[in-house]
Amino acid sequence: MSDHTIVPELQINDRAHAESNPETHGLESSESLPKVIAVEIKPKWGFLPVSPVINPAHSVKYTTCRYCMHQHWKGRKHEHHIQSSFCPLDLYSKDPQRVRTSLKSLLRSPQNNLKLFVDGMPIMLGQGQSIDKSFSVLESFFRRIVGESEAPNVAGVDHLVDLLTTIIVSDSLLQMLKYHQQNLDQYDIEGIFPWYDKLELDTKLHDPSIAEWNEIVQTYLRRISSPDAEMPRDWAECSLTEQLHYIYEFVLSATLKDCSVIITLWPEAEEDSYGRIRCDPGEGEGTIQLPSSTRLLRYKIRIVDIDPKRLGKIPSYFALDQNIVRHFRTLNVHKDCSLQSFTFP
Ligand SMILES: O=P(O)(O)O[C@@H]1[C@@H](OP(=O)(O)O)[C@H](OP(=O)(O)O)[C@H](O)[C@H](OP(=O)(O)O)[C@H]1OP(=O)(O)O
Ligand SMILES: Nc1ncnc2c1ncn2[C@@H]1O[C@H](COP(=O)(O)OP(=O)(O)OP(=O)(O)O)[C@@H](O)[C@H]1O
Repeated sequence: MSDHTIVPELQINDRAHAESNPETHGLESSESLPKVIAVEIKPKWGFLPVSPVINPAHSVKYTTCRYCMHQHWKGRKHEHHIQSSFCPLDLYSKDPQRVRTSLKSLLRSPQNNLKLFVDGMPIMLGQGQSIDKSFSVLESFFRRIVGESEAPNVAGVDHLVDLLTTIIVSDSLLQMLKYHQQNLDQYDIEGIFPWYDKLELDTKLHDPSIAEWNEIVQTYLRRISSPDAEMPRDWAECSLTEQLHYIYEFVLSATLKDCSVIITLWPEAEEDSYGRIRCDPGEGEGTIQLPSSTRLLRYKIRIVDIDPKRLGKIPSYFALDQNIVRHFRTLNVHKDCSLQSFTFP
């Protein structure tokens, strides 16, 4: 798999161009400024469950999302945990204001949900601090794009938030991720665990091969393309074969709830200097304009870390789920994640 935090063609072409134009693109000038910014986001669960199997005592799961409740459980487990105000439902909302709010929350408390790479190198981000307006590496990146004369009049971090918001709202990747996370998890762990618990030990211990996963995915795709796909089969009426299939679907959903998305940004090149990468954008790629500038950037958005989860994790998923929700109930906190989170100035 290629490294999505860099743009190999850009590195090669840019170097070749710099060497042939030392007076304007020499190592002492633009070559030293960052060329490629990549932001990796682990967006986690993008939906609220609708499963009727959920214990009525846990009905808070219908309004407060897993991530927001989990933050409180992490706070209880880890003394130094700094609670994040990031809500994945804002990120997945397609509403620019909510997406922007979620990105600012991520930048404030990146935890393991946001990583920044500059020319393929990870940048250390502080936790729980206000967004650093003089985030110099971002300033340098945007200076490279607009040049000194058109130096950005807002902080680099604001440019980044604006660009990421536009990309996330217009691209379908996060919507697809949320759609499949939710459709693969129709019954919630509260419905899946009792089925899993009754399986023969051999079945519990058997993790499907890639070919078997492929079959499971095909069955799932047939299911969601059928006319009655909207209505999940009544939990109590599922046959053993169906139960096993839904357990596998749940495990696939777990992978999608834990994967990451990398958004890579680099300057749109002049025809003569970067001709090789000046092609029609494919799916998950495009060109985007920097606000208040005529300069264009290229971007790509890719999914990473989609290795299958083990079936044997289901009991720990159930235990964690119960801990999270029980702890959250004791706090008497009310948060409706279908609504906009607190907005930062
Ligand atoms: O259960 P979660 O939501 O806490 O997710 C785990 C992640 O914790 P997070 O809450 O994102 O900090 C956890 O992330 P960290 O290792 O804590 O960075 C792992 O990604 C874990 O997957 P695996 O066991 O490495 O395959 C993840 O486990 P899975 O649930 O995806 O199996
Ligand atoms: N194609 C890629 N391009 C750039 N970085 C990547 C790519 N794939 C993975 N990474 C980086 O490696 C990290 C770990 O991804 P990987 O798929 O190796 O997960 P893993 O080995 O299961 O580790 P983890 O326990 O974090 O899930 C990602 O969070 C990302 O930072």
